[in-house]
Amino acid sequence: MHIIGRASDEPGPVCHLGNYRARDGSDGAPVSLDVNSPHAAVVVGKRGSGKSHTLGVVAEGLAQAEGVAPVVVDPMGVFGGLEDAPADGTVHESPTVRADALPPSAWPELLGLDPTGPVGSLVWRLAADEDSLADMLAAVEDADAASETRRAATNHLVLADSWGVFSEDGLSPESLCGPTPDVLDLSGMGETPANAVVRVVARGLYDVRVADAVARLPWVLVDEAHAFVSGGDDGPRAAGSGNEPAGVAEPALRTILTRGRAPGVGLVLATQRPSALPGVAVSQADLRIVHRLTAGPDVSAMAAADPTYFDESLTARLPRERGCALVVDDTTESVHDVRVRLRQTPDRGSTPVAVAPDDASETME
Ligand SMILES: Nc1ncnc2c1ncn2[C@@H]1O[C@H](COP(=O)(O)OP(=O)(O)OP(=O)(O)O)[C@@H](O)[C@H]1O
Repeated sequence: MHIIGRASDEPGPVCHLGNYRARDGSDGAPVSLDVNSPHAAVVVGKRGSGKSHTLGVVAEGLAQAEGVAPVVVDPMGVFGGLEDAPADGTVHESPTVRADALPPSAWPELLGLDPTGPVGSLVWRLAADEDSLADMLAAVEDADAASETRRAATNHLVLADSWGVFSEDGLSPESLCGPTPDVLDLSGMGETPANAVVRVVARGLYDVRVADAVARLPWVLVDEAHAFVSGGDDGPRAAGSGNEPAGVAEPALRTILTRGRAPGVGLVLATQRPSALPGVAVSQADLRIVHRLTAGPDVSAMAAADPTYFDESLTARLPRERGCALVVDDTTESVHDVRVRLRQTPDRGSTPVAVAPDDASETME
């Protein structure tokens, strides 16, 4: 079996991805992804092209691989099927995190406050001094600030409290480093609190590996990644790309993307809008799994990272069928046409249809 992402015949765990796809559309030899080393991967494609399915396949593969700890960020609540065998995962519905695990500097941004303004700097100071949101709220009263500033800070902290994501017994990174997938179901919360959870979890997993506190290599799989890592001013981006403000989660995901390899943290970002990701996300990814793409800026965002070993253009090789992908692998400097395998666990994100098609991988337009 060919292993994408692995330089030689090294042993080690793999994730069965699917089969090679011949030019005539027939299936070829089985193909897997290396999960022995941490990788940074992006999975992109237009709506309904199979990104979430592929993320689920990777999560199942990681669940069955030795020495890794998969954590799935699930903003749409579609990965609940990973609780079933053989993945045997755990779904955390509306997970919580500790308020003091979010860096004080992130609090003003989380609450939409100017960190240099009076309210933003008061919130920053409270976050630095206190251990919990309840303590921050209690401490506002005695803070050395004008009463309007204290009142505004209280209102913002009450808003944060209403999200219900901060709790003293929030998820610990160590508890997410077991062998089976942990699915963070964020579908019940807004984008801002979801970003807070992802920031804390992603940074926590990175930090426990840097501190050598866990043996397994965590892999963070993020669906709808443009909600968490977007914008950013890191050089030229594809023409027409949006310049969305980055989410609060962005610095933690960027840290894993650019520095996760050394401590051993893998990252898979799935999005239908690669042009909304910062350029660094595509350029730093050593694996790019490209499903059907049609929008000009999204194709350009991927083509901008076309490696020199790719002697055709990405645009010419883009797959047209659902569930098929072009996999660009920087480790072995190779490009592969793959049909992603069927899921082993229930796919709760599958598109409802009135009449089931005979062949799931029909051509998409
Ligand atoms: N490799 C595959 N084999 C069989 N069915 C697949 C495959 N990939 C995707 N599908 C099916 O195609 C449909 C769309 O897939 P999926 O939800 O993964 O797309 P998506 O790109 O994530 O869409 P969205 O952007 O809307 O989230 C689902 O019903 C899924 O089960």
